[in-house]
Amino acid sequence: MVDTILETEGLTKEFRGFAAVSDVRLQVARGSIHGLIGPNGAGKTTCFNLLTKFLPPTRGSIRYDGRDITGMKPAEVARLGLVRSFQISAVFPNLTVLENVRLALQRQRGGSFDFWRGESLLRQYDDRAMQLLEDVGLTGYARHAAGQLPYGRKRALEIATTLALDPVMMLLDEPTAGMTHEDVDRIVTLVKRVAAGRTVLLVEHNLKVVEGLCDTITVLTRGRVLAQGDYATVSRNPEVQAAYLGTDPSIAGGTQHV
Ligand SMILES: Nc1ncnc2c1ncn2[C@@H]1O[C@H](COP(=O)(O)OP(=O)(O)OP(=O)(O)O)[C@@H](O)[C@H]1O
Repeated sequence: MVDTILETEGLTKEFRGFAAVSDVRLQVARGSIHGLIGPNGAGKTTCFNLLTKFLPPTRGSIRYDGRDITGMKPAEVARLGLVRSFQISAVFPNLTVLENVRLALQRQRGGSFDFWRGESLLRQYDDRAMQLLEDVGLTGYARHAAGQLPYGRKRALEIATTLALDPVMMLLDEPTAGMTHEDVDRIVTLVKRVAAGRTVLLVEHNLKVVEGLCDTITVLTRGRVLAQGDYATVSRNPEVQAAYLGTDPSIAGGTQHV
């Protein structure tokens, strides 16, 4: 039997009567990498914001690890281990890469800016922060100002600050958006690595990215679930092909083959 860590029932979000997400039933297996994909305007971001509690649903429920979290606040679900990736805007550009991760670790322990804390405690944070930087391949950038990092490396830093919160389940919003091919490959490898022992749900626009990464893919179009399954199953589905090819002619040209 599949061990489901996150499950939604009838999840719906309406904006002035327009259903951006409609009656979505999502089941994410513990320990899996699950992709939520779909063409522009499919409802991916809205769904992501519902799952991370940044938006209240109009209807439906969300269960995480056996609890109904529908009415909970983002900080409450984060404490339960369901953590969304911080966007680059949450990175402090003038602090070093190491200081950014250390700050995330300090916050995780409940202290805000514990500058008055002992040296040894700070060193403890540094050791853990360096470990996290190694995990995301940023060791060589530890002393660089975060604002100076190339875009792809900033996304890796974003993942490091998310890992600092010790997530049981990570929610990543388009981790490869706007990246060069090289960066995309690096982030795909990184997500695979940090997914060990965790569950990951990621929103992604590009089917190619989820091909090698996701165990299960849910395809949304117009707010509804169109198909679900592994890449081979989903990519053969004629409705999925039509949805992708139908919305954006440029996709047929090459970058996002089904
Ligand atoms: N706050 C809002 N108010 C009104 N309509 C909204 C709001 N947020 C999203 N929508 C609408 O809901 C639909 C789904 O949007 P959403 O951003 O969730 O799609 P998406 O799949 O993430 O798209 P993209 O790949 O382009 O980011 C769109 O038609 C969008 O215009």
